[in-house]
Amino acid sequence: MFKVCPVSAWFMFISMDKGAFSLSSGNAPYLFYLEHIFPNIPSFVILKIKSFEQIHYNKGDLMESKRIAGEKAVEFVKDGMKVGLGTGSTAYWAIQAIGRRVKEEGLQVQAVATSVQSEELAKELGIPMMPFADVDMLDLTIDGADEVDPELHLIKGGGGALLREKIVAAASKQLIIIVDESKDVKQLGKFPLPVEIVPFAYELTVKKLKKLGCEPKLRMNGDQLYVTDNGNYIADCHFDAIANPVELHDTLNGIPGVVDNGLFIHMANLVIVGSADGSIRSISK
Ligand SMILES: O=C[C@H](O)[C@H](O)[C@H](O)COP(=O)(O)O
Repeated sequence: MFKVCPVSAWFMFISMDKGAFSLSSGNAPYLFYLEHIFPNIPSFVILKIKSFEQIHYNKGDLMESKRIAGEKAVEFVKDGMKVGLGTGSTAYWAIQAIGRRVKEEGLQVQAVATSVQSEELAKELGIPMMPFADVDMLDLTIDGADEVDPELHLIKGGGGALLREKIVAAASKQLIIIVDESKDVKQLGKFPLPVEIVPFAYELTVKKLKKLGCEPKLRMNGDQLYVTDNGNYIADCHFDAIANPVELHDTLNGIPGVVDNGLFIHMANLVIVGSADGSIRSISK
């Protein structure tokens, strides 16, 4: 269906059925992934392409929307805070902005990260990191999402980090979600719901997922199964429309073999939506 053809480390074209999508030096978050999780590029890029296909946005506008949302959220970070760092191309901008404030303003924070990639980025930027053993409660976590509904329920896990993200979000007094406007939806489910499953008897677990009325697809990394930072697999479950996210969340987590799923229910306190025209909208409950 598509081919990934790296032309150089700084320039890349992906040919697809519906045309071409380019990754260039203007797309710093994607380059971050290129450099840091090279073996995982195909599955990550596939999900990104799907989201671009869904919404037909200009990629430059989309990246700008992510940047302004990420930078706005960082205004909530204050001296002395313990901060959770999210994962993905939107969280990238928030981490960059925190790093800048640490360097330029001497902002005093201690951070934990929701993925190996985000931790590496934070360390590169000089953000002080703390061990999880020292965490009781974080003041604030800033993270992206794949979909946000009017109740502020979320789908997360497009980048494979849903389990660590949920653990960190659940240990945070405040969860700020940063998205571009394409993620703001009336109903969850167009984005395939990522479900993290243990490798043992995964075929059986996938059959049980299918019985819930979805089309589960095991996430791939090239010709290998994609493996999360926690050593598990991900089944991307195509529901198309999720009528009752609260019930589905509990049903999924009741299946033996399911570690957790990408539905974040009643977790987000504030959603910051960046738009291509440069405007920012905040939604809170
Ligand atoms: O596992 C990844 C996370 O849940 C991301 O926060 C989510 O996929 C959104 O990613 P992005 O900001 O790159 O669209």
